[in-house]
Amino acid sequence: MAPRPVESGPDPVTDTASGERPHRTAPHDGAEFVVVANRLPVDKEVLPDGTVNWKRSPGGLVTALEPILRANTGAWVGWSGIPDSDDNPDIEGIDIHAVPLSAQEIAEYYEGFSNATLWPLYHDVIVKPEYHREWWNTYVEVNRRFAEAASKAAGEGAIVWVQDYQLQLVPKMLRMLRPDVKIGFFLHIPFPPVELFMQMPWRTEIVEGLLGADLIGFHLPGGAQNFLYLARRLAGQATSKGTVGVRSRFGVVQVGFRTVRVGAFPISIDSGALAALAKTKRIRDRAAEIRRELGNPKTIMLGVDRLDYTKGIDVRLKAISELLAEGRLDASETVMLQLATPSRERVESYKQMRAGIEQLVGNINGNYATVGHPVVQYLHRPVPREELIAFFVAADVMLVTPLRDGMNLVAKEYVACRTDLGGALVLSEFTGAAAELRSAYQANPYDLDGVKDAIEAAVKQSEHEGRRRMRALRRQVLAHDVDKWARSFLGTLNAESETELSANRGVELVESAAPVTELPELRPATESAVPAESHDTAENE
Ligand SMILES: Nc1ncnc2c1ncn2[C@@H]1O[C@H](COP(=O)(O)OP(=O)(O)O)[C@@H](O)[C@H]1O
Ligand SMILES: O=P(O)(O)OC[C@H]1O[C@H](O[C@H]2O[C@H](CO)[C@@H](O)[C@H](O)[C@H]2O)[C@H](O)[C@@H](O)[C@@H]1O
Repeated sequence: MAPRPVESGPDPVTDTASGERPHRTAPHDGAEFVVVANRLPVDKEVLPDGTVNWKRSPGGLVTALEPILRANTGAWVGWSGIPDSDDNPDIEGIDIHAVPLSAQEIAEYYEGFSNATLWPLYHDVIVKPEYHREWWNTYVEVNRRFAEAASKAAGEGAIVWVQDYQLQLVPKMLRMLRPDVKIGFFLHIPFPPVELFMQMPWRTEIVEGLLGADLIGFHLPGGAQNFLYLARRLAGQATSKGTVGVRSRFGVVQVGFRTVRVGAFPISIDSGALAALAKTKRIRDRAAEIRRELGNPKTIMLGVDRLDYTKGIDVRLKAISELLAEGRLDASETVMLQLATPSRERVESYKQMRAGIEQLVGNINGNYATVGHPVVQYLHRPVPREELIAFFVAADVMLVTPLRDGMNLVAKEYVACRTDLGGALVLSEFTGAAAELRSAYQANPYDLDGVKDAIEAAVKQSEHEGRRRMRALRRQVLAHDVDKWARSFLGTLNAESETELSANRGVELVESAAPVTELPELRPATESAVPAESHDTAENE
């Protein structure tokens, strides 16, 4: 594909649909707090008989944000998951504003630019990102639509919290439409190393789009550092030079007279509510019943994921297969249960990955199952929330093995549910959660022997060791819940002055050289000052 020429003429990102800059008139009516996310918290489903059903949307973003919005009362701007629908479902405590997308926009903005360009680029190019100018144009157009919907939903001086990689241009667009609102942006996936981000043909527009926010949040300090570097090199802005902490020591980008803060806010779950549910007799009875239904094996291993190539489902299946072959796991005593929510099923790389995983499941069962006793049980569908909690309570070993993951809430959910201090967590080093869940059995997912050792150690741990580890994990997950995440982000967004952010007093800015339009001079990879998102621990506050 030919390189994109340096822009001239109208700015494709900030010019409004009419091509004119908006004029402010009367104060705006609307919500004081607005969440803007690609998805609404519920997905619309039209059944064969024409009746409409709303079901929980997939993924951790909705898991995390739904309780926050219910507790705060506000508006949610998002897409319903199907083409051409502007229905606003009734959800108690949330004022829904659906943004309709056409079938072509879904193909180019959601499946294309969001999930076949940005998603693989930001996840270490596990599959090759595709760069298509038509997808980019549609991404710009749909981001404009979301910005306009957010502008309509927000009351005068509202707080607008824009979510994730699908909407990185919205902060700048919204600022042009509504200079009165306060804008936060949170990225739920990893922010990539500089060397990878530089592949993006529209890298400067994306950095500038994000700089429309007052606060930009990442899960980990490393992502924030990478972004600060790019703001300096690509957008030519002066930035702070100190290291970013966890919920502290925020970075600063000076954009004209505006100060944009940049920070690390590891997301979490409603741990207390989950723990309370997991303790109920209803859930414990169901967990015991699940164990019976699985044939009372000595060890139940569990995987719970969207069916995504980043999640390393193949990694854990290969590890199990080799452990069985080497006699380090006994097929007659072991059941592996893999729950996989269908995801992005029309994207080619997802189709290929699904076929590969189903083949691995078939191979393991072909080699090691006996009649009526499959070793791997695989459910390609979402399961109801309470049933999922019962699975967590029943599982002896939880396998979370992504090749890269922004956070991974499943790991935290498992820990929250183990009020009995039972169970063991095997966790990839390349999840955001690994920075906090230090007492898990951690492994490098690219090192199959390391993964096998971690699984074997988890299966064979003593009760004492298991309780020690689980106690430490639970301390972390219960102390840092989703409410703390939202409060730390929104508190920082609301802090009016540097003095309110005492950790930042005396921040020193590094002036940028002129913005780069060509590839900047990067340090050799071996001594790159800007690594992939670093695994700074959550304890360094
Ligand atoms: N098969 C499933 N059935 C029900 N819920 C699921 C299933 N798979 C994943 N989930 C839920 O979806 C969320 C996934 O969040 P997370 O682990 O952060 O990854 P992602 O957002 O990338 O899918 C969790 O709340 C998890 O419980
Ligand atoms: O909306 P989909 O395309 O069906 O995808 C579901 C969500 O997947 C991603 O979730 C991320 O957010 C989690 C919470 O912060 C985090 O734990 C996880 O590591 C991320 O992968 C995506 O970022 C969301 O936008 C999607 O809605």
